[in-house]
Parts: sequence; structure tokens; C-alpha cells
Amino acid sequence: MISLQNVSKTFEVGKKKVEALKDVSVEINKGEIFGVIGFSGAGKSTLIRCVNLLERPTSGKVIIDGTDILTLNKKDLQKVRQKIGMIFQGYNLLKTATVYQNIAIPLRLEGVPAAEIRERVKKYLEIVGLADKAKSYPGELSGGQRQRVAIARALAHEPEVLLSDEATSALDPTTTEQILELLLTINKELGITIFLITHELDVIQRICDRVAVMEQGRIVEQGKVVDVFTKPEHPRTKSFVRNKDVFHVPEAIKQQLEKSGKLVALTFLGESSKDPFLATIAKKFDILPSIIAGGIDQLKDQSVGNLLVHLKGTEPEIQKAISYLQAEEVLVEEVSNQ
Ligand SMILES: Nc1ncnc2c1ncn2[C@@H]1O[C@H](COP(=O)(O)OP(=O)(O)OP(=O)(O)O)[C@@H](O)[C@H]1O
Repeated sequence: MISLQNVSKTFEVGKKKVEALKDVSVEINKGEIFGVIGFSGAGKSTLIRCVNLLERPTSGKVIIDGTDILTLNKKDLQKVRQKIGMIFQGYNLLKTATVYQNIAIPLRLEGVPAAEIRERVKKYLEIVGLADKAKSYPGELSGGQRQRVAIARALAHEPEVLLSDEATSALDPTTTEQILELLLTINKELGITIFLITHELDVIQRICDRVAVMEQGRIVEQGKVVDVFTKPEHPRTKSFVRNKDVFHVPEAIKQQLEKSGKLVALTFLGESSKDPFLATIAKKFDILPSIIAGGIDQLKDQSVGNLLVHLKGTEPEIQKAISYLQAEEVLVEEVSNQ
């Protein structure tokens, strides 16, 4: 549906050149939620702004439904832009207009008939759960409510794609969760494709189907969230994957445990977490497994469990147990040597 092909963007600031995007290629499929994660300055905003040409790439193609929109004239580009809604970290609402007017004014400018404007404002305020706030001003709303108005305003144009530029970054964790739930509903029930950028792994983990990791203007890793999350390859991705925190063991304890065996990090997906792996390996092999730490993360469609386990025993027995776990599709990473 959206295909960014070899997109580069160089800003010229005085005599200095800033390469914000370097040969970035990314495909977003119809109906999916695709997230880009990266630290500040990685190029995420520039990338998302290239999708609706708020920023024009220096080179490369931006293909939407088969058309390279860089080749379009103003009028045709305008038509494509109507298919793309956008929400921002700062909401971008008109402070002196009511919630109703914030949604209605852009529709009026687009030439939507008055009766339809009334219908759409009502419909989308209901969808975002703010039917009773039509007459309020943005200043009377919480951050989460303001973002809901911004979402209703974007939806009122009945777009096929919603771009989200750090939409939850200014919100507390509970409000973030509610907005993410709303984005999931919009994706599922209205069939809207969502392309979002964030610096928070939680956002990716909670709602995205696929993810790309950006660093210094490049995409360094991309794939299904579950794969990137459980088997991160690039150092930048590893730095984002929080489950490593579970496996952070104070050096003194680590040294103590390593004397009598091996520390392993186990990662398992959804269903496999129900199997009693540790009891089984204790029975089958001459080892004593003990749990040092653990946690569980909820992804969009499944959960991922993490355990830090000490395997007490001889090296050959430990290796047999590890092979057994791997055959059962548990991801095993030795943390002793890290
Ligand atoms: N209009 C601009 N003029 C000059 N340089 C820019 C412009 N926009 C972005 N840049 C530079 O491009 C690089 C990427 O910026 P960008 O905002 O895309 O990153 P980001 O990952 O979205 O970071 P943040 O989350 O902090 O916005 C940075 O070095 C930034 O300073």
C-alpha cells in the first residue's frame, strides 16, 4: 500500500549538510500497524513526513497504491493526501475553537456538505469516546482527551491510512494504554492502516504487527514484532529490547552462580509457556534448574515469557538440557559470557 523506496533526505543548514535519511526502504501493507522505533535524531519524523510529502525526499520514491506521489501535480497530490490522516505528539488543536469546530472546520474547508459534517463529527466523537465534549474547548480537556479529539479530526476525513508521530509520547502510561487501545480498535474495526513512529518499545510491542529500527538515518533491522522482539540482532535493537533488564544480574551474584553451573535466559512464546520445561529437564537430565528472575510481555497477538534460570550441573548435562529446550522451541541464550 505504501512503499518507500531508497528514500534519502538531506537538509542544508547554512553550509552544513544533514543527512536525515540514507537510502531507506520500507513497505507498509494494507491493514497492518507498522512502527518505526529509534532514538531522538534517528530520522523517524523525517521519514513519516515523507509519506504525505510534508517533507520531500532528496531522492527515492514514495509509492502509494502503485503511484509515485513525487510525480503528481498539486491537485492529484491533494487527492492522495485526503487518504492519509495524521496525529502528532502536540495534538495541534485550535485552542480558540470548540472540540466540534476543531473537527468540523477542516471538513468545511474540504467542501464536505454541512449535514454530512454534523453526522461525521458525531460519529467520530462517539468512536473516540468523547460524545459529551463537543462544546468543550481544548484547554478544558486532559492530554489523553485532546489526543482523542485529534484522532477524531483525522478520522473524520475517512482516511485509509493514519500516520502517528509520537502520539502517546506526552501521555502517562495509563492514558498511553487507552490511546493504544483506541488505535487498535480503529485498525481492526475501521480497517485503517497505521504507520507510527515512537521512541518507546512499549508502543511497538503493544500494537504493531511489524517494526523497523532506525539509527542515524538508516533502518538497521526490520521484521515482525515477535521476531525482532525475541531475536534482536542489531546492537541498537538489543538496546531497545527491554527484556534484557530481567537478565541483568549483579556481578557478584553472577560470579557466585557461575561456579556451579550456567546462567541462561529463556524466552518462550504464548502457548509454550504452559509446558513445565524446568520440571522436565530436571527429571530428564542430571541438573537442578532454579529461577533467578522472570517476566512476561504482552505483544499485539501473543505473550512472550522471559526467565533467567541457573542450571546447576556438569557441562555435558547442561548442554543436553539446552538442546532439549531448543528442540521445544524455547529460545536459550547463555548470559554467563556476556
Ligand atoms: N527541517 C530541518 N532542517 C534541518 N535539519 C533537520 C530538519 N528536520 C530534521 N533535521 C535533522 O535531521 C535529523 C533527523 O531528525 P528527525 O526529527 O527526523 O529525527 P527523529 O528520529 O524524529 O528525532 P526526534 O524524535 O527528536 O524528532 C536530525 O539530525 C535533525 O536535526
